[in-house]
Amino acid sequence: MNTTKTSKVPVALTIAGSDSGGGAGIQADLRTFAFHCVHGTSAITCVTAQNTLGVTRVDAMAKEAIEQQIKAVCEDIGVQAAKTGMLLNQEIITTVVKQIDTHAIPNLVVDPVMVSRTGAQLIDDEAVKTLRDSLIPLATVLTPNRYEAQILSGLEIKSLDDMKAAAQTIHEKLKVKAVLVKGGGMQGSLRGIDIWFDGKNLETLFTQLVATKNTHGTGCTLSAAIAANLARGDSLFKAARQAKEYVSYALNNALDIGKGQGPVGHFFPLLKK
Ligand SMILES: Nc1ncnc2c1ncn2[C@@H]1O[C@H](COP(=O)(O)OP(=O)(O)OP(=O)(O)O)[C@@H](O)[C@H]1O
Ligand SMILES: Cc1ncc(COP(=O)(O)O)c(N)n1
Repeated sequence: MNTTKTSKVPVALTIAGSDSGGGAGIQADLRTFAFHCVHGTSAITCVTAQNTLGVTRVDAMAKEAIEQQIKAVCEDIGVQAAKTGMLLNQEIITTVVKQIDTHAIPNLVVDPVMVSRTGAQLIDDEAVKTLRDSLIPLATVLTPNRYEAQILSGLEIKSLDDMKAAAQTIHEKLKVKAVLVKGGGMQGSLRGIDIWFDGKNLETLFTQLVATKNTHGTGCTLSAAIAANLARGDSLFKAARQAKEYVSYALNNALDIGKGQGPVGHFFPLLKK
């Protein structure tokens, strides 16, 4: 019998929503995994009708469907890292927490999709509480944007020092291993700066500000890249630092499609202009 030897490729799982426009959600996550040579698997939590102008409809998946997707991947394939994205409500969050625990999913990156970069709350207060109290404590790395960091820390964030204080407060209060407070929602040049804290190292991750309107999927891409790097065996800070560089390249190669905010460009290494 001709048995071809399968390569031991790292595997990552995204537990997130589907973005019909392809710019964010599992679509962005799976592309990001692929360009990190990580086999991507997915558990869809909700389906959004979405494009570069916004979201026109969201349908939550049944909790049994989410459970079975995660079970199917973990029982047969196994994963070395995972990320969570849009978890619409308390029932979905509770379901995901149970599955993460049941399957002892390692290297969990939680992208708390609670508030958009412009400050619009995306999930209800009950879901925010469940996310904070049940899911976030399981995170290896938490990647809140400015507004999410304000809610989770209870601090106002206007400056770099505020970002540092919020990162340390979140780490202390929510017991996550590491937190990366993202600066995309800040003003001016702060938009390209993120603050990392892991209980020991307080680091400023800086990349040049990219002058583009096409930033859809930036947060998803960052958290997916961190998960991919962790699946490949990188240390926590190295995984975050490299993911930041990847997002910066992706922003510099963003796609000018649609009438609104286009997606970041994941495939730049292969397509020469
Ligand atoms: N114009 C920009 N130039 C450089 N880096 C940017 C820019 N905008 C965002 N970033 C970076 O992209 C990452 C995502 O940050 P952001 O605060 O936008 O998260 P988010 O709100 O979750 O994402 P999204 O904006 O996709 O909803 C961070 O590393 C941030 O520093
Ligand atoms: C299905 C889905 N998940 C997540 C986001 C947030 O995307 P971003 O990376 O732009 O914060 C989105 N717009 N749609």
